[in-house]
Amino acid sequence: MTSFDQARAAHAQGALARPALARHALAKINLFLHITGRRENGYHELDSLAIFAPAADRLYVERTGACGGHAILTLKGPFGDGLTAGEDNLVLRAVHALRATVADPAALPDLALVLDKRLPVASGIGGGSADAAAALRLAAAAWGLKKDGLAPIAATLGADVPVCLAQRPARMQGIGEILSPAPALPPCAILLVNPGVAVPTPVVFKAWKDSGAPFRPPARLPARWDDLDAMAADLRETENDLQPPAIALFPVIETVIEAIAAQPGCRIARMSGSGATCFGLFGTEDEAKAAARRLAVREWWTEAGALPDDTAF
Ligand SMILES: C[C@](O)(CO)[C@H](O)COP(=O)(O)OP(=O)(O)OC[C@H]1O[C@@H](n2ccc(N)nc2=O)[C@H](O)[C@@H]1O
Ligand SMILES: Nc1ncnc2c1ncn2[C@@H]1O[C@H](COP(=O)(O)OP(=O)(O)OP(=O)(O)O)[C@@H](O)[C@H]1O
Repeated sequence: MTSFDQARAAHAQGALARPALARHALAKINLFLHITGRRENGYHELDSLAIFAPAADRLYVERTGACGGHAILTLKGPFGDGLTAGEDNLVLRAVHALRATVADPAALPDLALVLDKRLPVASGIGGGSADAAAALRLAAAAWGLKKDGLAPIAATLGADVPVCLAQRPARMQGIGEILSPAPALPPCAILLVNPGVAVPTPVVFKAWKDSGAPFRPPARLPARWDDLDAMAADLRETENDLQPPAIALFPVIETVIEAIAAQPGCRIARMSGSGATCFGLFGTEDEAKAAARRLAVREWWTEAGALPDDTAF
């Protein structure tokens, strides 16, 4: 038997995954984040505009195996060392949560998954949440399950997982689970910079609470922005409420924001989520990429590119 025949036989037995069994987990960026209230369970109510940047982890099925509906995970990529591939990894938690909704899980094929971890961990761009959402989409495809059952599972995995499941620009409210369409975005490019400090989300929310800052009203947004200057002007009327407490804990974040803001063509620079990743918005991909090259010399993690337009989702 030739190796081609062996591969074909293995495919026929389901022992090799089709190459299409892969999903991208895009970085989530909070263009603003207002804390509007607090629930009895300690979670904060938010008003935020989330978009997805052209930087992503990649999750794929390396092979399928005997039936049982179990999954194993292997990590690779520049940030794979910062995580463990055990049961606490959000990828496996998501697959288990999906399996638990299936009437006959023993009939599902086992999945050997690989996570190519390219987004920094605990960095305010929802990498773990995006991985969990990608795992739900990927396992549903591998197991032939409908996608419409995934949203309720996503909400049990973390506040950012619902928006990452949709993976398109969205207004986030409630604790993150109430999603509505974002204003239509103008063509523009984004630069992401992370100075290499891991920032735990609960610590920043707690620091915000301890600071005694008041709740803020929701933002007023138009239905669309025709150009980046209009969008940047409106965003300047908003804040990331988690930015001051994050800077108080990790002053390097302010240095990053100042460095991004000083780049030619930058219209607005701000922190995303609970930090430490900061973003800058630019008119062109060339400007954003030139800024990324200049800032990478500090050994900061940088990514830049055009924002995916609506047709990309
Ligand atoms: C800061 C954001 O990234 C903005 O998109 C999210 O609100 C955080 O999303 P996430 O990391 O998926 O959050 P979770 O894993 O659900 O929660 C982590 C911790 O953050 C705090 N948390 C999170 C979300 C929220 N609306 N209020 C909170 O107070 C809680 O202390 C919680 O224990
Ligand atoms: N696949 C995963 N990728 C990243 N983090 C994971 C993963 N699985 C579990 N975690 C844990 O989740 C925590 C949050 O990591 P993540 O990278 O999602 O943070 P974040 O970017 O700050 O998220 P957010 O913006 O949603 O607050 C970390 O403590 C990490 O150990």
